Amino acid sequence: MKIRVGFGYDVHRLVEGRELWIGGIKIAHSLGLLGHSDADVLIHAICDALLGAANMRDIGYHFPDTAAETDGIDSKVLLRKTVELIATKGYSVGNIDATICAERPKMNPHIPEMKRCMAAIIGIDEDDVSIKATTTERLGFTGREEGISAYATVLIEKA
Ligand SMILES: Nc1ccn([C@@H]2O[C@H](COP(=O)(O)O)[C@@H](O)[C@H]2O)c(=O)n1
Ligand SMILES: C[C@@]1(CO)OP(=O)(O)OP(=O)(O)OC[C@H]1O
Repeated sequence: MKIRVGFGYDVHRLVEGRELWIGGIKIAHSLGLLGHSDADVLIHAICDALLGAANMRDIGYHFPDTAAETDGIDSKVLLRKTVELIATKGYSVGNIDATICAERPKMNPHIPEMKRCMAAIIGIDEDDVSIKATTTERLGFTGREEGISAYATVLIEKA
């Protein structure tokens, strides 16, 4: 069995007039994340971690933010395609551990649904998807609620 680790990081700006999508689910909030896609910052960090683990560049390389096909795209589609991409090199996902950095809103009530959603798309057990959240104690751009960031680490494996 060959195993590899990967790390991903993403940031999106918080603005008025956009929906807030994180971990594949829509969260009620006064602000939403700005992006070419639905700007699901957690999914983007997970995609980058998966691609990094397989040494297959990054999300923007495969899904450019200039492409008409990805304009407004549901990031769950990008995650599914990313899992297919790493499968072309024989890899499947072992486990994921991720952290969302957001001053508001509270992520904890939504984490069980995010975990279900991520596990279903990737095709792994919910127990193999860990999602956590932290504020940055009002410090920095996340603390000022200018944006939300996410970090993800993954393990991928092949026989
Ligand atoms: N957007 C967030 C941020 C944090 N949480 C939860 O609150 C706990 C305390 O946060 P601190 O930043 O003060 O450490 C944190 O451990 C999370 O459980 C959250 O749900 N949503
Ligand atoms: C997801 C993509 C593609 O729609 O666009 P964004 O939603 O802007 O996200 P980002 O994390 O900046 O980069 C990856 C992209 O190319």
